[in-house]
Amino acid sequence: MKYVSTRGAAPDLNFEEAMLTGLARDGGLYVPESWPQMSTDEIAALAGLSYEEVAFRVMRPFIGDTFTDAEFRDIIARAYASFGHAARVPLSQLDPNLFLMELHHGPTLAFKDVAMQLIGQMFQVALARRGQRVTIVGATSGDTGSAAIEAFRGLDAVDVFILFPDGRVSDVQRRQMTTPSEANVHALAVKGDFDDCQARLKDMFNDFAFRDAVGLAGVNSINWARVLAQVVYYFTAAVSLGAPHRKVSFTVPTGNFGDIFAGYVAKRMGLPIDRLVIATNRNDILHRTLETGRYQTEGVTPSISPSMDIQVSSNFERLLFDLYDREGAAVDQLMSDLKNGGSFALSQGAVDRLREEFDSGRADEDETRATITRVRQTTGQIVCPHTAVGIKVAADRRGDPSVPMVVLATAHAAKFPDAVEAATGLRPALPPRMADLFDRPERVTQVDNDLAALQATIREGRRA
Ligand SMILES: Cc1ncc(COP(=O)(O)O)c(C=O)c1O
Ligand SMILES: N[C@@H](CCOP(=O)(O)O)C(=O)O
Repeated sequence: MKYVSTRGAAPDLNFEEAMLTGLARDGGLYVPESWPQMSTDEIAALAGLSYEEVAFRVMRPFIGDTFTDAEFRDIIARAYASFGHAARVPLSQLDPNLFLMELHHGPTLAFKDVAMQLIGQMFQVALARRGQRVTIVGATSGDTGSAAIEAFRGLDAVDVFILFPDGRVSDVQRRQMTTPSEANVHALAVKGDFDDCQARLKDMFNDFAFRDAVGLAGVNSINWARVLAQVVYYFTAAVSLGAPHRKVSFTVPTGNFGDIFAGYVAKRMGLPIDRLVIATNRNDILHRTLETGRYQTEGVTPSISPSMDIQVSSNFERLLFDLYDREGAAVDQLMSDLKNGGSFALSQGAVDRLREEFDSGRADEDETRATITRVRQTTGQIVCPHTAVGIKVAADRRGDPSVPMVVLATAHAAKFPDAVEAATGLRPALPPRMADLFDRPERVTQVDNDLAALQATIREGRRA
């Protein structure tokens, strides 16, 4: 399997190279040169298998000869051993045909663990084989950062620097990033929003001298391996609800477009997905794009679902590549319009295809709070604000009521206790292993939203 850049001007890579490279050198994102197919029989055969075995079968065609089968099975087993549920990603039921996919049973209580725990294991094997060290720099609106730190803390071959928007993540998220004491972990509080953090990260990748000098690697969803790991749970959920003999729909709380793009990949591989619904909070650029055909940034507004406070949705570029028949030059032009003018217009053909593949909706702050309250009253479940955005939009965009709708429950309510308490009167508790999170000392470096200042902090903080 070869990987190609969405902007068409970077060298093709194999899986291992794409994973360790992160952003392509032409500024694009790596995608497989074609979508591997799973037949109806192969999908039917996934029923009853462990999460780990489904993960192996779904991801195997993408990794080429990077790992032997035995190595890859071992990597998968180690990755999910830390999950607090035997099913790893179980489903629960909200009403007869509405389900939650519980993605928060990993070590940091958000869906990011599903991919990050796997990537941590894959990096360790690949770096040891190459005798290589890397500097991982990540941008986070709260969850990617804590998951990355958890996956890479204490490793000799890796230094980790996480850029988060100062004052715009929950206290639990911040403390998950600032309390690990390992010398290879650095939490950087940036004066700006998530889009600023992600833009500076991309600037670092585009500064080849810096990139090569520090051995820069990325574990945001710009890294294809992140998206790949997230494809798996669309298969486990759909098969447990009757696929491939029955269609299933998904509603996905969306920010950087990585998680829902993974659903799109599952559909391209042959999984019978009926509707893929984009659910946004008040930062609703993706919903507006579906409505108007114009991708128009407006600045990020803080919300009670802070992990989705994003306007520049990185992985939308991967979708554009398909919508424009894999013409890298066309994607390059749109991305240059976005960088220079803050917006781009989709062609009519691209809008039509976008609307064929996706549906969308938004939930404002009151609707999100009201959904948390209602779900608690009607089902007894306590959901996080991001999940509540998904549930609200799923109710608006239900479609055929006989098709099961799965909402991705992307984080545990205890990561956002203030918002949940305001809506339910109940303060969700952290699991016992994190009970002392608020007693642990914090270690954080404040940095301006400035490329040179960030690069200097990273150069100084790296171990040689
Ligand atoms: C809890 C939570 N829900 C939803 C999202 C949105 O996911 P994505 O960025 O893959 O669209 C994120 C982060 O982005 C998140 O942390
Ligand atoms: N919501 C994310 C934002 C970064 O997204 P990623 O999937 O590209 O890593 C976060 O919690 O940091």
